[in-house]
Amino acid sequence: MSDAADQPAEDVARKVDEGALGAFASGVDTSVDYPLQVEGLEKSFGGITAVDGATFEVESGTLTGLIGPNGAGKSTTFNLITGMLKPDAGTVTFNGEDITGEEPHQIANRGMVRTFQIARELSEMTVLENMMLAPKHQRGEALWRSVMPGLRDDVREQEEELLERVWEVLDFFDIAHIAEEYAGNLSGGQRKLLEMARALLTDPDMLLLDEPFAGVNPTLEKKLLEHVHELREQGYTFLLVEHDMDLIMNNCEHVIVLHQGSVLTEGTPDEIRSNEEVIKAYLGGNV
Ligand SMILES: Nc1ncnc2c1ncn2[C@@H]1O[C@H](COP(=O)(O)OP(=O)(O)OP(=O)(O)O)[C@@H](O)[C@H]1O
Repeated sequence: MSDAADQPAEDVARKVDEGALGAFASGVDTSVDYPLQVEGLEKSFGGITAVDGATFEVESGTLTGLIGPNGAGKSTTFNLITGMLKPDAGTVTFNGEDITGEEPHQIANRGMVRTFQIARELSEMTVLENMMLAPKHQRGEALWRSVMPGLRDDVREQEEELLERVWEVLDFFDIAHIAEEYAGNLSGGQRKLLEMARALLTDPDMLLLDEPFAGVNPTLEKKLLEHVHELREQGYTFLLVEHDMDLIMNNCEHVIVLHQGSVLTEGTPDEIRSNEEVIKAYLGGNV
């Protein structure tokens, strides 16, 4: 179980500098205590209210779980946070700035990304090619760098840096040895590793993971979790939607429970496990 939340911010920041991912991890911004703040978020589809005043914060450097029964509004909340959907009301604040209604690429540029399933057309490309395509919107990238003729060296330098980083991330996720493999030939777990590797290439501070362990065998699940914990120790912040309750309870230091589109309660796994309201919301399911 994590203890990062209890550490002073300087300690977390120091870990970032010493991180296994070297220079590229040094971009993690650990200066904000609560990088993600969601306030009164609302979204309806016709007559169905999917998100109904959801309000919560995610603490820096934590692995926070977002749980709730089927239809509670978890996916819609993720979509509202990451700009895939526009809210009817409410605000999303990231690193102290209002990002409500911004486009997904703008939000990714700010350092918040979600993992995506590898699209079918990308299955016909190799792992390496998938990685090279990933960071379409590099943070800090200035357009003039790529269009001014006198600055071609800069572009080449950027490409070299990208390739170096690609190998660094592939190494980190132990998938460098399958760099030339077609993504379509990967196992479910290897695909999940690639999805996370692609997300990490965009140099985020915060990752939103939607069911990252679905269809992953126990060995790779363990490996994937180790990577997540390692990154969290380096200062990355995670918000995780996952149906496997044991996995949430054993790995998250903070759990937020959504029910009928709003936050029913939140707390440590132990607090959530013994909460009567949560048990009721799950209609007697095992929590
Ligand atoms: N595009 C849409 N059009 C109409 N209704 C939608 C749409 N997206 C979500 N809903 C409805 O909004 C509610 C919340 O759905 P959402 O997928 O966000 O819940 P969830 O907690 O992620 O569910 P699950 O755990 O089953 O994935 C559900 O009643 C769902 O049917």
